[in-house]
Amino acid sequence: MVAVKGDVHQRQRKILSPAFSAGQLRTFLPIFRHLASRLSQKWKDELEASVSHESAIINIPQMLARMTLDVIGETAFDYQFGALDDQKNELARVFRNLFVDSMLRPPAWDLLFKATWRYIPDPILHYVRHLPTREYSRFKQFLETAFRVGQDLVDQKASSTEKGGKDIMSILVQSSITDDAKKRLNNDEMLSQIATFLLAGHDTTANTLTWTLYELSKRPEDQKKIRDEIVAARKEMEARGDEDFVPSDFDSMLFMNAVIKETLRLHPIVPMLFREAASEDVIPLSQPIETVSGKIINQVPVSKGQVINISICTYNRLQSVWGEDADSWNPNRFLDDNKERQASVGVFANLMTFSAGIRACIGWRFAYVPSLTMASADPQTDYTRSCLYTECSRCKLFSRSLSRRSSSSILRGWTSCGSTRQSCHPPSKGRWRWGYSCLCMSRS
Ligand code: HEM
Repeated sequence: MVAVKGDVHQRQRKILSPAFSAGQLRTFLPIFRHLASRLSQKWKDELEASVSHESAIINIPQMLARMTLDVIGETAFDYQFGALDDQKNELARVFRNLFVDSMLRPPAWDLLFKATWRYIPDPILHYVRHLPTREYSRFKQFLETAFRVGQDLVDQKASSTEKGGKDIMSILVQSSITDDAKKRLNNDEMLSQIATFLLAGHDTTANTLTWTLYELSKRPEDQKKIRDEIVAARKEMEARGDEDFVPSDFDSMLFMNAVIKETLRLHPIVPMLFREAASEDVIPLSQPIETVSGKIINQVPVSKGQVINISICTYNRLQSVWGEDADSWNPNRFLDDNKERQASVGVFANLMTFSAGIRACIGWRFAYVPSLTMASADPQTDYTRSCLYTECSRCKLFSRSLSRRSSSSILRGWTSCGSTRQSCHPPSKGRWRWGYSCLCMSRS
């Protein structure tokens, strides 16, 4: 769905939309809560098992990615990947490091190729996965694994007796057997959706959660506010005689909602989008601007086929919209009543993070609700005081993107905070060396 255009996109989106409704999402709340509690318990166990019983080095981004993979497995495909428990899970393995080479400087031929690939016809572009670089072979491996696992999931669902569900897998299987061309997905389309949802549905959310914990790790006073809200909502829940939160409980946690919105604003996981103009058009401007030739214009002319770069992070940090502290993390901005400044954009919270319009993120509710349930799974334990990130001091790659062997061998002996180590780049002569600097502000 992410890659196709026009009528094909419209058909695919229409078929899958029912799986992302608010009503459908509510049925997944127990799964979100269960997996969040499992993760919380795992971290508690790691603390318990540590020498001091109160501090341990935990790879937070990796564990969150495993949890969100399990979430997408159970909710979308009614399948238990068991990634939280299984260190060798093959999907978790292909996802790990998927983008690590994409963040390094590509060779010159690849730069040229990427700059021109929109002019390459689709059938030829299809063979890009066979290009002999680590980046493309990682994607090839991911696609092969996702298609193989996806086919198993489809076969299992097709042979099950339960029919007519509104979850993603049921919808996919129904659409593969219908005779109605408008509601039909062929096998390749169906497996491609599975690969898309596996990727789009877990890594984005895991990274956003990691940023949330990172920001909170620097602010114990904000952690306390969240815990207080959760404890108050629990009291309400118990007074009602309920055993679990209902959606309105999450709505009542105003500060926690603001924290998640603020993280989505400051750290949008998709930082920019590209659009190609289908016809000649103009982009109207909210304020006139002066061009380099000194002309004042109110709109930008766009020619057919022109590619427009939409910078999500620029909009999300515009001072004219968010105020002078737009570059700082401040959840209170979502509690203050300064809405008059904000234009109404995007599908959620006036943010561009999930994009807008007919191609906006179909899974934004999927991303938002697990974040709420994750935070409320265990308000007592102070996980956010642990080290969350390590990054290479030169290329700013996070340890999550590095191979497990390298990261664990460094992490084992790594105790200090705020220190800068070597970079993961090779020195001009000599061997590659991996190095990290700790981004944790709260522990030292
Ligand atoms: C914090 C989490 C997430 C962020 C920031 C995010 C962001 C985005 C953005 C910006 C787009 C628009 C791409 C474009 O316009 O070309 C998009 C599209 C999409 N997202 Fe998400 N997403 C998130 C989570 C999810 C989840 C949980 C799912 C599925 C369960 C999902 C599935 C999709 C799909 C299928 C599309 C393509 C929609 C289309 O082209 O019609 N996303 N996402």
